[in-house]
Amino acid sequence: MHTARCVSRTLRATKSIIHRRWLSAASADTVRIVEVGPRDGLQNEKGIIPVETKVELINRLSSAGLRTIEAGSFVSPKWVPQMAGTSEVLSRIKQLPGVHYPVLVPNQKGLDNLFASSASLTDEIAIFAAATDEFSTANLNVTVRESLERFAPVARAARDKGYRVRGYVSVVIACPYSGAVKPESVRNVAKELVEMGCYEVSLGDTVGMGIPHQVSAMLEEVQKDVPVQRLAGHFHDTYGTAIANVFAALASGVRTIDSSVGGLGGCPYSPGATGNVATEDVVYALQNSPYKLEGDIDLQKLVEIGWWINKELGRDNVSRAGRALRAKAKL
Ligand SMILES: CC(C)(COP(=O)([O-])OP(=O)([O-])OC[C@H]1O[C@@H](n2cnc3c(N)ncnc32)[C@H](O)[C@@H]1OP(=O)([O-])[O-])[C@@H](O)C(=O)NCCC(=O)NCCSC(=O)C[C@@](C)(O)CC(=O)[O-]
Repeated sequence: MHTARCVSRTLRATKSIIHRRWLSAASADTVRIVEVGPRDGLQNEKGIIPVETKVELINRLSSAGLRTIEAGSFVSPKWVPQMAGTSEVLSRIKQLPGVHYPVLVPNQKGLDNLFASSASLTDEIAIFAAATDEFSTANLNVTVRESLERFAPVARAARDKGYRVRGYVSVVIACPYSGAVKPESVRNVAKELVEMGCYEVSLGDTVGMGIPHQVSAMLEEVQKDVPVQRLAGHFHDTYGTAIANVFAALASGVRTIDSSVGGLGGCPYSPGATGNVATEDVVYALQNSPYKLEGDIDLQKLVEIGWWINKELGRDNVSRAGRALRAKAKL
């Protein structure tokens, strides 16, 4: 009797350990997607995109199950005209519970504008630095050091009001103005962003020139100062290596990937750069893999959104999965 109780207790304890291990393994392999299409994807478009289109894009993306959707930027409209009207976008989207709608903020003025207009309509801002002075000057009109000095009080003020703050480092592999980028430079900027209170730092291959082994080497260096759980991968697809780079980042332990529906995008300050890795391609590649996608993402809906928004913008849909799945559906 006593032995049976002991065996049963041991079995229960073993099951519980296995369950806990399984849970922690499951969450360790859960991949979060940050949809950047409505911001990174649209900021480079030449024509003016109506607010209604931006609102519909964001609403469709949230209804497809995405939980973090960048909604726009509070930057100078003279620098990036497409992001004017972000305040109106925030006030008109259907805010779903549990979905974050971060916005980019480059300076105190941007934060003041956010607070003055739609402060309660988002709980997250993103500040964005670069690994080279050349890119930083083109993008923000200040050096890297000056940009970090400018971001520190912005991050503090946002956090004091309860906002989550995310950081970006651009040109983590190559800079369109100064060429190859040293991983140490990326590491230093990422470290400072974390010290400012960024809960996560997204590392951007802005030019889309990176190849997997460079991504792995860069991540190895950055991890000397920043735990991998606080890093995200942001890959443009200029040379067709973005999805390979996503998997290199996953193999290094990164579990947050930025992507853009329909492969929208480019960068106004990175001549020739194409869009981000397409969200459909990332979701397709991760479904039925050992990784688990956060939330309940509907790939078919994403494919339809990719086709819809590219048609609205008069662009070709560059998502490979989007094209293939649509062709298959038409058979
Ligand atoms: C930072 C500035 C403003 C400096 O630009 P500046 O010209 O040095 O600014 P300033 O402080 O001298 O002000 C000039 C004018 O802009 C106004 N101004 C000043 N700030 C703001 C503001 N926040 N919102 C609205 N207006 C603003 C300010 O009031 C003034 O107006 P004026 O007196 O001439 O009428 C400018 O460089 C800028 O807006 N840059 C943003 C560029 C940008 O959005 N780039 C794309 C996002 S980054 C990216 O895409 C990369 C990423 C994140 O995706 C990752 C990756 O792929 O690498």
